Amino acid sequence: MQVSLSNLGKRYNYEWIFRNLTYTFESGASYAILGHNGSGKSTLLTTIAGYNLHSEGQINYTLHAKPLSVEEAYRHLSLTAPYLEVIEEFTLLEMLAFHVKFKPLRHGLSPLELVERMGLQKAKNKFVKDFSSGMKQRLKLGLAIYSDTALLLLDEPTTNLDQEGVAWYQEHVQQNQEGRLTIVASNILHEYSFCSHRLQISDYHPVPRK
Ligand SMILES: Nc1ncnc2c1ncn2[C@@H]1O[C@H](COP(=O)(O)OP(=O)(O)OP(=O)(O)O)[C@@H](O)[C@H]1O
Repeated sequence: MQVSLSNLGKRYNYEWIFRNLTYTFESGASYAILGHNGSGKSTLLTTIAGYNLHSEGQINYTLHAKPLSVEEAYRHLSLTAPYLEVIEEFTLLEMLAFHVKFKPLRHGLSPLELVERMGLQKAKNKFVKDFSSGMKQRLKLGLAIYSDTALLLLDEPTTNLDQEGVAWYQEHVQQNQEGRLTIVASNILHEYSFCSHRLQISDYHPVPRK
């Protein structure tokens, strides 16, 4: 998928978070949105996802050379972020069975095969509410990375992961970049080191009036 932003701006109440953002995310490439805490990375990522309305400008989505509306684009994207929740009342296998009804998995993977890829075999019948924070993060990442989507959006992907979890993330996100657009919002190098393009959100901060 290609995502083109033209003169995009977002404000909350009277505060502009970014303005005049013109940028094209090309299909098949990986991008990092960089910036300090509170600079607007999550706001931009959720705006691209269509979860957050922009205040000015335009976002255009294109898939296989055909324009998509934001409602159509939504079906072709997967997003993971610290503020998104998984369904705690399900066991892991129930959660995956529910998820694949809406978003099938890449390479025709079955839920059980995804459990293996996530390294969560021992927890397949455990309730998600009883997962550790790192296990929940691995589940959220596994669902996003392995959904068969053309646009993968990752916000602070290694939150709650230990060193082994970070290595797992790096391996799996890189193995699953082919044929899709990946955008990572982060300020931690190990989360975005594989990204060949970098966008500094502060370049689009409005200049304060003197
Ligand atoms: N719903 C909201 N209403 C008002 N202001 C908001 C809202 N969401 C975010 N903001 C403000 O927008 C700015 C950018 O926040 P955002 O979460 O996008 O930054 P970030 O770069 O992702 O930060 P972090 O690295 O800390 O996650 C902050 O000043 C924040 O307070």
